[in-house]
Amino acid sequence: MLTTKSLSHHYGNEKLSFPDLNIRKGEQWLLLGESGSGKTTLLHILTGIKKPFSGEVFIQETELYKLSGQELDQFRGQNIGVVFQQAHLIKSLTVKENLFLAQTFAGFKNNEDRIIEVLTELDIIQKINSYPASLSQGQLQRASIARAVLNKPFLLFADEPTSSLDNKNAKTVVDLLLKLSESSGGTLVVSTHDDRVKEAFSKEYIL
Ligand SMILES: Nc1ncnc2c1ncn2[C@@H]1O[C@H](COP(=O)(O)OP(=O)(O)OP(=O)(O)O)[C@@H](O)[C@H]1O
Repeated sequence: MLTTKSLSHHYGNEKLSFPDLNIRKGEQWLLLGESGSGKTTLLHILTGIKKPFSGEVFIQETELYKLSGQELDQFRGQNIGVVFQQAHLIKSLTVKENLFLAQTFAGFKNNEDRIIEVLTELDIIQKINSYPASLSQGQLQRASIARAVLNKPFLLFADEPTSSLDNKNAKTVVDLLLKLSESSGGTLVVSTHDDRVKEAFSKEYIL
């Protein structure tokens, strides 16, 4: 359901080539590689954020970079969830307003019940009307996960989701990502060099 063909990207003279990927529905993968090997670049290519220099990305029957800009934005909003290394919430909006925005960007109507459901599941419902600056690091990470899973994407990506977390929060976040992707029958791809994460996954893609 997620396949790539001959992907490459380059920054100036530095060329990155990526082995082909073939990820099936419901699988949970780790994306491993040393610092600078291209994990973030690949994740950005797979999530529609960065057009590769060459090669193709297919998600089910859709060839991602054949979509127009607007189609791609909507496809991403509806089908792909991304948890970034640092939570990219808009500072001037509350948690709830940030989540409304994620629904709007995806072309969905605002659905407060769904927001309450997700924040309750992630145990940050008490922060629904708070601004990002008043959340702890762990709570911010969970708010960022809430935004990523809000629209029930069938593909969930996380880029170094545990790098700024202590052991307890790192385990909570990994367990949550696995549980959320399992419960929706979706597919999970996590980029990391964090040893605490590795044992929870059986499939690895090494750059
Ligand atoms: N915007 C950019 N401009 C120039 N070079 C870049 C840019 N982004 C990444 N690179 C280079 O591309 C290579 C891959 O970077 P990338 O961030 O994808 O690696 P990574 O495996 O995610 O690294 P890390 O684990 O340290 O986050 C690195 O050598 C990096 O310096």
